[in-house]
Amino acid sequence: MTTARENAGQALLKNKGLVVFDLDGTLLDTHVDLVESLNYTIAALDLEPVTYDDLTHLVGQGARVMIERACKLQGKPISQEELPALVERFVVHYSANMPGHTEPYPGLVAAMDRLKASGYRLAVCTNKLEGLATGLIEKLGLTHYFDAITGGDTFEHRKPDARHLTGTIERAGGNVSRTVMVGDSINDIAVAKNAEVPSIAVPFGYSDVPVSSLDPDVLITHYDELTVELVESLLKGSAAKVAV
Ligand SMILES: O=C(O)COP(=O)(O)O
Ligand SMILES: [Mg+2]
Repeated sequence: MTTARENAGQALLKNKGLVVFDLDGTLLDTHVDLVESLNYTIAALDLEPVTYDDLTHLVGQGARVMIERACKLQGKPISQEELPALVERFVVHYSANMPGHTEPYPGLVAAMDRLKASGYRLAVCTNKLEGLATGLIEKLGLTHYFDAITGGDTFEHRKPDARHLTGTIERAGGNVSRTVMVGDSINDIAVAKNAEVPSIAVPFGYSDVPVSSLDPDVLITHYDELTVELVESLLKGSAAKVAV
């Protein structure tokens, strides 16, 4: 028989806090598949392929904006009426190829294992379409790690609007005052600031500016640095501010 006190202790251990991850460029290295599907999409308009370097300027606001920006970049801005068919072309191609070359960044799975083992919940807050995010995470066998996965089309508002992050926290059964956000680009650091949540930046994703210039609370260069101690120190407000 467990006592009420032990039960309360168990419950606390299972919900010590929440770590929310961005997806593209943070959890998963998706660049090969994003570039392939984007180039397949714009080839329908006879546009030249974009490069990986271009991608850092194109991603961040979901497929619709990515396609719009790519067309503009390749010299053929498109109208709002033309967009839905192109988004559909992208989604069909990307879905059919999942998981493609996409894989978790080095050390991520071990970091998620240690956070979960010490009672943290995990969630995903991405501007990718929710269906693509859940499908991709499922194909990689990672769904069981997350208490919530929300996309750019889940709510009426998306990153950097605080409501995307606070909605994700609510779905994951977390608490804004016990949440840390991990991301690779301006939307992630901005959404964390807007929701008043500490942020951790990673430099290996798709930012068109150095992530340190976005003023995250902490910058890590490898998931080996994402320790329980780091998350706890951020939640206590005692992590050393990153030197910019
Ligand atoms: O797909 C995008 O444009 C952005 O996705 P992210 O929010 O996971 O970085
Ligand atoms: Mg990202």
